Amino acid sequence: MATTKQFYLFGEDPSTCRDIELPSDLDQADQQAGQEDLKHVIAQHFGIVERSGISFTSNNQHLSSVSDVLVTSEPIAILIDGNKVREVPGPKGLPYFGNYLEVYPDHLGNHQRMFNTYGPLFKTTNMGRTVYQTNDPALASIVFAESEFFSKLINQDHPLFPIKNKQAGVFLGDTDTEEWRVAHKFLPPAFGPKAVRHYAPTMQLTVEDAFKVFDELDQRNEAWNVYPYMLKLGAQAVGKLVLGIDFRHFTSVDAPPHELVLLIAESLTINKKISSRGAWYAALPFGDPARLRVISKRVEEYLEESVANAKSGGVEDLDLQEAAIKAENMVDYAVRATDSKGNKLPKTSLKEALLVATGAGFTTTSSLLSWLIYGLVTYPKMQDRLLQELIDHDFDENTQITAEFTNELTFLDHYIKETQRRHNPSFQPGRTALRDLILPGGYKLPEGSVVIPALHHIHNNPAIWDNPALFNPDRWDTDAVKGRHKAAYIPFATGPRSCIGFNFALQEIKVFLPKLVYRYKFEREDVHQTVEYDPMFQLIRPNDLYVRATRRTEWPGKTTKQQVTEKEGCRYVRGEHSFL
Ligand code: HEM
Repeated sequence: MATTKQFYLFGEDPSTCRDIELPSDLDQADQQAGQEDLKHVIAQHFGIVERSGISFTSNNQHLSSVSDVLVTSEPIAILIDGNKVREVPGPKGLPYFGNYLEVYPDHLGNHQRMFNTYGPLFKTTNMGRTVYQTNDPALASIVFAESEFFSKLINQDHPLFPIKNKQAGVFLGDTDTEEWRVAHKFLPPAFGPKAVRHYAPTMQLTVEDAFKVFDELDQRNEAWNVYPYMLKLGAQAVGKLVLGIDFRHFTSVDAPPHELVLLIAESLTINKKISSRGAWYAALPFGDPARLRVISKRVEEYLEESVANAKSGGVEDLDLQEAAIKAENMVDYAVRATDSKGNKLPKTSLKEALLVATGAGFTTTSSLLSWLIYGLVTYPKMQDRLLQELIDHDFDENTQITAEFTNELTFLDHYIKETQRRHNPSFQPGRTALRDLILPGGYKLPEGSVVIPALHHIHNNPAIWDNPALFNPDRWDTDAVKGRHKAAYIPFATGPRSCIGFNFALQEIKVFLPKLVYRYKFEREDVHQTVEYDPMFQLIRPNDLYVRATRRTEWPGKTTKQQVTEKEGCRYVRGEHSFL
């Protein structure tokens, strides 16, 4: 016969206890299985995400077995990880503004101070918009998992709310939609490692085409602002390979970014502003919200044009995998790719999804390229080590870069990883609680709460990373880093809604950076000037980083056997080698 017991969350008043019917065969099963079943029932009732953290107490007595629970007639308190449940902490804030003035403008620095004060999960409200931030990889994994507890559901509190677009399916749409399922079936094959490999020659031509502009700036002895040029470079590649459009960004030193690029960048700036100010601002019939609507319309027109004019590698329909490796670009892919039932990506989704992939593609890669150049001119020896690795792999200006070649470049890989750890462009992917729930640590979250795994703060969490402020690519060779939590480094997020373009991004960078480093020596124009990130942009990008890129006329020789031996010796002495 089923028994009913009263349970409540430890930390709440016992009067909140609920009658819960327990399965009749609980104590007949073996202890372990009975415990599991009991915790399962309780977790379901109270929305407890990790049932392994549940334990029970009544009248100050720990109830260690199912039989203890069954014989208790008093209300039973549920502990989470041995503790009380609790509200998520956070700064109190001012009326109306909430925590806005404590968060902005330096949201990275201020959020770090809040992690120091409140621990791994805290809550802020900015002008009526409440979000929760975490720097804990274990919580981030839960939040990103797309489960009964969390999903990408872009509600009013979500950072992407002002540019939410259901039709896009990916990035700007909720997970639980037909649009996401369709886009997510068709797009990923075009971004898989094999598919992306066949774009390497176009990526190489793109950066080589930009040389004439950087050469001219060198001849003029001029320093240049890195982000605007990297925006043009990143967008040039994505324009060609995603939309099949040549943005003509390197026809001259002053060639302006294509209007589509400017519109997308502007929409991200406006979005950050609107989302940091809350729902009242988004509802204004004039100003930024009105401008956002004008931008969307104009962008739509461009997209229609690009689909109509897409360069095609052929006319026949192809299955998804074949289309991915034969297509000239992603518009061509999306028009021809056909699933096993003969379905294609619907026209409405096609335009929006490709537009979003374009925006997601160039805004991120241009910021990352800028930070990679920042690293060259800021962190000692990086440029020399990258160049030396190229020389040691027989790289020269005629090398055709392939994925096989870049796979051999270990230092390049570690340099990129360390740059994404310290300066990742994306920082605030949000997921929404689908029900009232309790997280590990006993944190209570109401349904609809938007939790942001704060990528920058996870990547710089001193509990995970040894000396996180130190830029050290060699840490990627250590056992400590190899054995870290799987969500301790997630520059592209993780889970079903993570980045589908990461192969594309990494390959592009592994083509661009060697080409640039081999041809130019980069130097900071003013070593004393502080470079700041732009706090009012949807991504982390550097403002006012000016560099001189001087064409190289000499290169170092290959590392000799003796130098290799000496280097290995030093690594033994420093204790970096895995034998020690
Ligand atoms: C450094 C480069 C990049 C970084 C750091 C990055 C990062 C991310 C992150 C963190 C997400 C999750 C967003 C969220 O949860 O709200 C994401 C999603 C996405 N990214 Fe990237 N990304 C990069 C490059 C690219 C490129 C090159 C493309 C395409 C050309 C791309 C296309 C996408 C798309 C379509 C999604 C949405 C996937 C979905 O909604 O299911 N990304 N990216």
